[in-house]
Amino acid sequence: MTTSAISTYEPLTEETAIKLAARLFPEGAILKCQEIGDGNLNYVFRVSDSKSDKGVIIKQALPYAKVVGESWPLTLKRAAIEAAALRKHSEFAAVLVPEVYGTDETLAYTIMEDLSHLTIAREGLIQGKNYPNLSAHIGEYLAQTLFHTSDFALHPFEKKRLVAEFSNPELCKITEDLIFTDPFFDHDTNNFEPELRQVVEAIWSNNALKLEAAKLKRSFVTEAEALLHGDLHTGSIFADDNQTKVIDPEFAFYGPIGFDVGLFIANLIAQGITRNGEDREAIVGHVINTWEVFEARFSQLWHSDGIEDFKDVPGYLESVLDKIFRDTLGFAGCELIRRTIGLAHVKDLDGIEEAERRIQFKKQALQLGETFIIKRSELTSIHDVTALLEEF
Ligand SMILES: Nc1ncnc2c1ncn2[C@@H]1O[C@H](COP(=O)(O)OP(=O)(O)O)[C@@H](O)[C@H]1O
Ligand SMILES: CSC[C@H]1O[C@H](OP(=O)(O)O)[C@H](O)[C@@H]1O
Repeated sequence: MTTSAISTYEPLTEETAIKLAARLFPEGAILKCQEIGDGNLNYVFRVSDSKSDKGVIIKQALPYAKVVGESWPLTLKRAAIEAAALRKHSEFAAVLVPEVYGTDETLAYTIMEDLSHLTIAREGLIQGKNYPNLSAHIGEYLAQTLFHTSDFALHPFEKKRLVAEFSNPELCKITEDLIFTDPFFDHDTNNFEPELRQVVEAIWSNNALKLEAAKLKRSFVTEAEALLHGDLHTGSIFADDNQTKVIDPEFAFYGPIGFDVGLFIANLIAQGITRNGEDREAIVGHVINTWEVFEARFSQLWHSDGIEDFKDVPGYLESVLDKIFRDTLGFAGCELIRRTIGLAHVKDLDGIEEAERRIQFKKQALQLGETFIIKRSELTSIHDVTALLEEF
């Protein structure tokens, strides 16, 4: 549903955001508004009733990337892609995504459920929270959204219609550059401490690693397997001990299934590296459980909802899962490397104040990333993967 009659784009202000949201509140409510966006790209306004504190969120795209400014123009179409992806994914995992109340393509905004009672998972994890249901919920989200939007579940006409609807070239180009290309070359978008220069230069001159990164980039660019979230890191997830909600699918497009799984696992690992003992075990458990829940639910959906003629051919499901597993490791490796030396870092590592520990953790992230990429065909189970983390 389009919610506004304004015919040209303009950035919202706290006042105009209140006007847009007013119809969602009881008449006479006294509304207040705050811009709360802390991401790299967009405005996020929270409009709330001063008395009850009940709110709604209005997320608006800017015609450029907020983190860089007007010198980096960026399509407004990403707002419509994000709203459409939230709606499509909610068909299969409604309790795991925010409800969308309205969108406007011209003003490039989405009005959605306010999740302020939850915490961004990355922030909570950094504070030491473990979110016991996080991996079960994300494993379920991954299996439901990825299976149901794939050729295994959709008529080929509908699948190809969705591939066209979710064509997202500008946002994909950001990923192609920032995850798959720039960190493997001496590119000016990279950003790392001088203490890492030696290991970074070793990455730039490691042709075996670069060959594998090139293959992974090619998979990302060419394999339209399912409708991905496209940027599933722990900063795109709200959680508490019981609930989990996935936000921010503006990078959604048809790509390889392992990309979403790999990004989530890499961001768990970036947190796990910073922990010891039982605290680390909680993260190791989440990595294992994410894969196991994903694999079990995907397999169950294959049998119950699959439409593929070859689905009962012995070994086919296993070969599909094996390919997703190897892709997951490769994409997780690229994400670990880019979150350490590329343009967009993670607070889990950057926030470590003691320089020596921070550099040590970053070296571990780079080492794990390289190993995941290079050894992705040798690692046979998710336990082999977490054993590498436990070696540190
Ligand atoms: N539905 C929501 N409810 C409450 N807060 C939200 C919601 N969506 C986004 N936010 C807040 O805005 C921040 C940025 O949102 P996000 O969608 O990640 O923006 P960006 O695309 O710019 O990264 C989140 O970290 C969160 O604090
Ligand atoms: C200049 S975009 C960098 C980076 O930002 C996006 O993340 P988010 O929107 O969650 O802040 C995405 O990961 C991009 O790679």
